[in-house]
Amino acid sequence: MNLSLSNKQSEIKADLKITGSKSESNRLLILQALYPNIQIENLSNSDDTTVLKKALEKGNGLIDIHHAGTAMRFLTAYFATKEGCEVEITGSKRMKERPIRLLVDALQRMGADIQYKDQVGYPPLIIKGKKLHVDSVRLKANVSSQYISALMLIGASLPSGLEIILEGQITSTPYILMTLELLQQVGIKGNFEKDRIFIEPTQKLEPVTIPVESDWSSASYFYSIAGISASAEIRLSNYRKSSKQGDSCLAEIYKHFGVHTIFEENSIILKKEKTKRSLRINEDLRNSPDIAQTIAVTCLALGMECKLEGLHTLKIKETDRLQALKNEMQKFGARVKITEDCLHLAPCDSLNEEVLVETYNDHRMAMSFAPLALKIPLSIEDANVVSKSYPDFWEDLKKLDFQTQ
Ligand SMILES: O=C(O)C1=C[C@@H](OP(=O)(O)O)[C@@H](O)[C@H](O)C1
Ligand SMILES: C=C(OP(=O)(O)O)C(=O)O
Repeated sequence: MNLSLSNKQSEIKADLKITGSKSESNRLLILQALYPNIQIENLSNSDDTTVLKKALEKGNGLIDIHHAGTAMRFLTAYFATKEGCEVEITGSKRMKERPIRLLVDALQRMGADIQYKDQVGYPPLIIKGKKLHVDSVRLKANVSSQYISALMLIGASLPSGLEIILEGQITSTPYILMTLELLQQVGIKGNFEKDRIFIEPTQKLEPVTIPVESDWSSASYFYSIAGISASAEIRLSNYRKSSKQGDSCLAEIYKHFGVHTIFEENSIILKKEKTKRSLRINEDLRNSPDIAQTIAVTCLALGMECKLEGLHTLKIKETDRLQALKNEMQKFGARVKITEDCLHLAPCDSLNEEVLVETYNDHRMAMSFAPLALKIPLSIEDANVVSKSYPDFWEDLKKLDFQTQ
């Protein structure tokens, strides 16, 4: 489904409830499968959470997790330790191109029985669950933090817990800290200092209910809308000032675009008033890769120069996001340069009309370009991709007077 989008409003006012964080939800679902005493509130309604939940319920045979990276990585570790189960975990065409070798190598060194069905290093995987006894493992930390979180999530269920030694520069660190905080919140002890993580063995937990905070990556699109509009007041719930999600750095970053965040009870209010904003932005997003597309498109809309660094993981996400961003921003007339880990957008003072934005099966391509409709009507190809993380996205945009057809 292609969607035409426009919005001529100069003032945006709205009050929305955003679905639960998919990162928090997916971690809690794995923990709940290991420790049934955990109750979860405000679970994400994203496709990625739904497939993970269904996979855990199925527990055997062929499991298709479509595009869900965290589900692929977390379930690999989970099933490897699940004695007696036999699964084949597969996914979309793109999932079969997203590397998993570092995690599989680590699990195999811990004694896991995992085989590649087709290409070595990539899904599908055939896993025969068994008891793992090794209590210390090393792995490279600069490719994806999801491998590390996957090991942390199963760590406490192993007889002696798990020590994880990280090699090289650590990427997406806030996601590792999120895993640790959730473990601690459910009652598992662990620590993370420099390059060493340790998770204590825990056989049983006291009953506990964990409320999932709403998704900050999903909130990013409303930060972009506020930043692009002349005036905005957008209330989003349920959010907290002390968030576990690294993407809450949006509140700081969007000050450059004149957007101020007010934390009020369980909500954030994004306020844009006619203020001076920066002419250029320079950010290292090593710790928050999922908001790179949002920030780049906000800059495109505002004619701002933008240099984003620390983007080396973008090439192995739902698509090669660096190339996809370059291709689609160029259609609007932008001058964009990319390297292995960096994107540079030159200031652009007029935008081409009638652009069809391709989405490359990537939810964040669709959602990050949508706010540009405040400047110029555009179309989004295959708009349903948003359901990977935010199924209600287009319905919520209508509440902000976006015309969608
Ligand atoms: O652990 C998680 O929930 C995630 C970690 C990040 O991946 P990488 O660690 O691969 O950068 C992030 O991009 C992804 O959307 C979710
Ligand atoms: C990269 C993402 O997800 P995953 O790696 O879990 O597929 C994302 O949601 O932007």
